[in-house]
Amino acid sequence: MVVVPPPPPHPPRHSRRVIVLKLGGSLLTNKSTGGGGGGGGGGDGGGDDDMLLVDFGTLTLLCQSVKTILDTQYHTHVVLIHGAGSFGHIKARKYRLNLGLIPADPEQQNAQRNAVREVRKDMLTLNAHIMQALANSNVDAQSYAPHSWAKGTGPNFKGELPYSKGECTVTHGDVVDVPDEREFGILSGDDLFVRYATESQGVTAAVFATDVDGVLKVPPESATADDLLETWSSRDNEAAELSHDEKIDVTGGIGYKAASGALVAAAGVRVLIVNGHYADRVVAACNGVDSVRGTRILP
Ligand SMILES: Nc1ncnc2c1ncn2[C@@H]1O[C@H](COP(=O)(O)OP(=O)(O)OP(=O)(O)O)[C@@H](O)[C@H]1O
Ligand SMILES: C=C(C)CCOP(=O)(O)O
Repeated sequence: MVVVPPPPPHPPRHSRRVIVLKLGGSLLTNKSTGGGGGGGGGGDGGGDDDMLLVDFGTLTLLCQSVKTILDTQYHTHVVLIHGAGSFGHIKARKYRLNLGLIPADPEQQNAQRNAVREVRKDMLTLNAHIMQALANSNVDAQSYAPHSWAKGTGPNFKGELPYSKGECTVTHGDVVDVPDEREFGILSGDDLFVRYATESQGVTAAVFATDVDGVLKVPPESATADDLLETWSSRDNEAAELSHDEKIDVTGGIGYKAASGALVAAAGVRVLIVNGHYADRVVAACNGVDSVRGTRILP
């Protein structure tokens, strides 16, 4: 008779390891699609259909990576945060949702309130694609849209961080209520990243997956392979030119990501920015491999 050894006992819940992974909106969607809607009141550019395009190939590979990360080590929980990409930034920019309610202009306020509803709906659509791709990779995930549990913007937003009882908690950048005259604002996934990475028990890695190799000394258009910074610290912030496409993004770009990472690093957590088009780098960064190509963020 073959004796099958019993599975190792589950470690107590508090000893699980937690990995916080943010998937950049530029990886999952084409942020510049239909971007003519940017610039605060310019033309519509591409239509809504152009704006809501998901890169399913990349999404599938990234969700498979999440499964690999979960399978690599026993009793791991992944907090997966995703950005908005073209599903959020373009309309939010057009209606200036990042600034909150425009004072003394009922017509624009009306348009803004409609846009708040639309962007929340678009984010739920993007999130549904991500949940489907996770399910296809057999990841047991549950999603929590911030507009239903968070208030306020920036890393000090209010609201208790929700966690799934399963192996993966999912949340994302969103339009949230703001409890003052602004009425609403944009809560970036980078702010959620800071809070989950600093407040969760047992965080072993916090990783930003984006569409560049890491923090570059110069903007990506003019960068060569040698321009990747292996480390970036808020103390030497002149080491890189961190440009930000304000015509598209309503949140902070690579500079905000690096600064958010530095807050997490200050809490003693290992933080990396890696290129999410290379699934092996995402897995290695999440599993604490030192030699992975990317930028380690220091306090
Ligand atoms: N010095 C730099 N180093 C790296 N990236 C830079 C630099 N300057 C500008 N960038 C741009 O920053 C972008 C990454 O920031 P961005 O906020 O767009 O990322 P994202 O992954 O889409 O995140 P989010 O989901 O928060 O929108 C890159 O696509 C790159 O073009
Ligand atoms: C634009 C919206 C709705 C959210 C922005 O989230 P981010 O892409 O994570 O910064």
